[in-house]
Amino acid sequence: MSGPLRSGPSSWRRAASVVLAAGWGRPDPAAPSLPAAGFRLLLLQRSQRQGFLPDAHVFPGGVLDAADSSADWQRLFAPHLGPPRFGLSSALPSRAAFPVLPGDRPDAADSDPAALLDDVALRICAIREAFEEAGVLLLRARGAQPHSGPAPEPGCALAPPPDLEAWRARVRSDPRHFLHLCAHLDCTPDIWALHDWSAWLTPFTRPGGRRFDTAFFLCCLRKPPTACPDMAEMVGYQWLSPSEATESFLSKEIWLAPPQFYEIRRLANFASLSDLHKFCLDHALEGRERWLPITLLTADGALQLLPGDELYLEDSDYLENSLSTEKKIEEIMKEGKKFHRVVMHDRHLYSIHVTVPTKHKHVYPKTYVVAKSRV
Ligand SMILES: C[C@H](CCC(=O)SCCNC(=O)CCNC(=O)[C@H](O)C(C)(C)COP(=O)(O)O)[C@H]1CC[C@H]2[C@@H]3[C@H](O)C[C@@H]4C[C@H](O)CC[C@]4(C)[C@H]3C[C@H](O)[C@]12C
Ligand SMILES: Nc1ncnc2c1ncn2[C@@H]1O[C@H](COP(=O)(O)O)[C@@H](OP(=O)(O)O)[C@H]1O
Ligand SMILES: [Mg+2]
Repeated sequence: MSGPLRSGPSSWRRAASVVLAAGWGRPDPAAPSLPAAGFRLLLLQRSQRQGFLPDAHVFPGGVLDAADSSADWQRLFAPHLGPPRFGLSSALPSRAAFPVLPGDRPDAADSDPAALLDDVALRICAIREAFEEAGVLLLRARGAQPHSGPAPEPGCALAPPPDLEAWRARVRSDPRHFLHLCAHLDCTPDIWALHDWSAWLTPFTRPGGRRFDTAFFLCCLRKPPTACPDMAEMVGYQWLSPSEATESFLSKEIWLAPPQFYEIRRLANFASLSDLHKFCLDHALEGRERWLPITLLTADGALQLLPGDELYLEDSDYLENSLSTEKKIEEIMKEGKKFHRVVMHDRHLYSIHVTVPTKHKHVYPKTYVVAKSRV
């Protein structure tokens, strides 16, 4: 296996995504007032014209804008909820985690005392992007009874305003208009409905490649809101259960990048929306782990190694480098036991191998190996 070569540091874009899980299917006839048992996930199709991951299906999300941490939001959250956490659960004890990014900076609020904490601003970013890309409004009426901590039940998105397209154009041209839209609707972003879920760093692929430091939140909704892709960045959408999304990927109807595939397989652990929501509430104080996948290029494909895997190296050289070997995937898999990896046989054939115990009370996907006939 060959090791790292030196290359310059990447510049990282901070971003946020929201995995929307909506109740789906017929409610139980014995208890029709209860929400449907199953759930589907909103996947948006990126335009072919996107510079990064063209045509991929992703969760709504995008890059953090200065407007997302503006102190102006404080007036909208007042008088019930105020800084620093606006009723979000208390801050997590900070964990020494690999890797530290060259661009890692203190919370925006440390340098500008009026700016919102990252925990709040990243949620506003994900909610704004869900509006820009899918027309989904994850908002809460300002007059609603304030609750401290995460939403106790899955909620509903707000019905789109009649002039949705005009507002969307304004917000897309200047993210500061999202605050104006919320004020106009007398709502705040529903930051309490977004649960910490995970965080992914773009693995190194080539020097100068685009890199994201993305927080993933999970939001459970009682029913699917009307989605309306912007037809610019996003040209389509689908609501798919984890098993449907996996099948669509394997049958080449959609393409998923490795983090989205991993998250979809992770969500396949949950049998119902209420199990998933309960898990989010119980997991609330554990926070997000940020992972840097390390790519190991093989003679016949590639592996993405994740923390805990026996080949994973907590070495900052792998921020800017991949590993490579002349061996084939099968040989490498036979040599090891302690796995936390996504194996990529080709563009539409990934498998996941997990034999390590989970950390921080999160759940990992079960090992998922595609039948040999599909290889
Ligand atoms: C596609 C792989 C390239 C690198 C990635 O893993 S992309 C990961 C994307 N995710 C992130 O960056 C972090 C999470 N953030 C998000 O997802 C954000 O929401 C967002 C989408 C970034 C926000 O964007 P925006 O809204 O615009 O702000 C490739 C790496 C390895 C490749 C495989 C390997 O080379 C072996 C085979 C070679 C063969 O020639 C082709 C098939 C391969 C399996 C090949 C396939 C892919 O190219 C890779 C998996
Ligand atoms: N009509 C369009 N077609 C394709 N990409 C578009 C687009 N309008 C905007 N984009 C791109 O979508 C990205 C915005 O993503 P987000 O707000 O989700 O982070 C930007 O990419 P760049 O990062 O290359 O600027 C932007 O250029
Ligand atoms: Mg986006």
